[in-house]
Amino acid sequence: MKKFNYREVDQELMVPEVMNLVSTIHGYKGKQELFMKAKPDILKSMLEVAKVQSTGASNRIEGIFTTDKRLVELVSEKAEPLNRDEEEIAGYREVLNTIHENYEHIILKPNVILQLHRDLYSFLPTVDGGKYKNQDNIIEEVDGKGIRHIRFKPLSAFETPEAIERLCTEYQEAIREAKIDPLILISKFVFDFLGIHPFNDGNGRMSRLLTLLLLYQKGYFVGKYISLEMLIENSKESYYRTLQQSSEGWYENQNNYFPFVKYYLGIIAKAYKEFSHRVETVVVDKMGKAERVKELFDRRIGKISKSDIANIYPDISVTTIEKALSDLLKEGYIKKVGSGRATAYVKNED
Ligand SMILES: Nc1ncnc2c1ncn2[C@@H]1O[C@H](COP(=O)(O)OP(=O)(O)OP(=O)(O)O)[C@@H](O)[C@H]1O
Repeated sequence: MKKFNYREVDQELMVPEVMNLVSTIHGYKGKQELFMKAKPDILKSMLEVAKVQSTGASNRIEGIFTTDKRLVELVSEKAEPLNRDEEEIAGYREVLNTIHENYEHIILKPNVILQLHRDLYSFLPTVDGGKYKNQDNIIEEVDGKGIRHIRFKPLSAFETPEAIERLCTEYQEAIREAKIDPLILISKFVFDFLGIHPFNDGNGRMSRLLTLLLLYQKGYFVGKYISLEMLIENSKESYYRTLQQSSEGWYENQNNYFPFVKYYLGIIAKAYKEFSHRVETVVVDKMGKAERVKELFDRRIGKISKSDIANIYPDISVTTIEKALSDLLKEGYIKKVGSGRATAYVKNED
């Protein structure tokens, strides 16, 4: 029987490549508060753009298309869907909005997953959303010549309801135990969800929507402002390759989560990097001069001299920089290194 073991450490994941990504993302999460203090109008526009990009990308990955103009209109609810693809797109928008607005109140359990799937198909009268698959399915790839190849054979329809139940319980218990980092648990959950492939249709999109839900629930909000789905679309080859690598031996509980977990964490880290890049200048503009000097020590590794600061911030006078440095020294936030012309300062990590 397929097992979901989320409460024991997977040795293949306890490696520097994964640990470094986890700690990079933790670092960004610590700064997230600062990012989110950026001008509300800028964050609002990033959120609107990310919603359009996420909806467009997640559907395009599955071969569902519309024009850029129609996509914007559908996401902003200024147009009604006109065909099947647009109905699928409108459904994605609905679930994405539900997750953005209600993530705190949504409990990960089978009924909730079914409800979200029902909403994904709320614009398609002919599709029975909100029901598990009624026949076994396969994940296929169509090559350049139109020939179909099997990527993966998911769990049978018969085993699906019970497997989803166990997967949700195991994830929740592991989160409660707090022994294993949620970022790892989330990546594993998404992977196993895809292995089960619980629906006749909509599995890929549901996996990406659940990714956002679980990340928001653990305080990782980057997906609201930078589209994770678009980063996945832009690295589709690695996405499919790592899914393939991690799925070998999945039935026999012998699969190696490492390729997919590393890929997924890489996407989250990349999104945070982009987020920090985009809001950094905005945040810095809003801060007082002394705060900007202090923030430099959070952002830069190594020593910083008075003239470095003056070069970075030509609008701050030398007297103000000296005053800020002396206050930071008094607080113990920074330390002085060197003397005379070589005097510089480093963040006090003690
Ligand atoms: N080897 C694999 N192992 C597990 N999952 C995979 C593998 N290869 C691809 N996938 C996942 O399966 C999804 C596509 O599955 P499928 O073609 O069955 O689409 P679907 O269920 O119709 O979902 P949607 O309607 O959202 O496309 C991909 O988006 C990817 O997330």
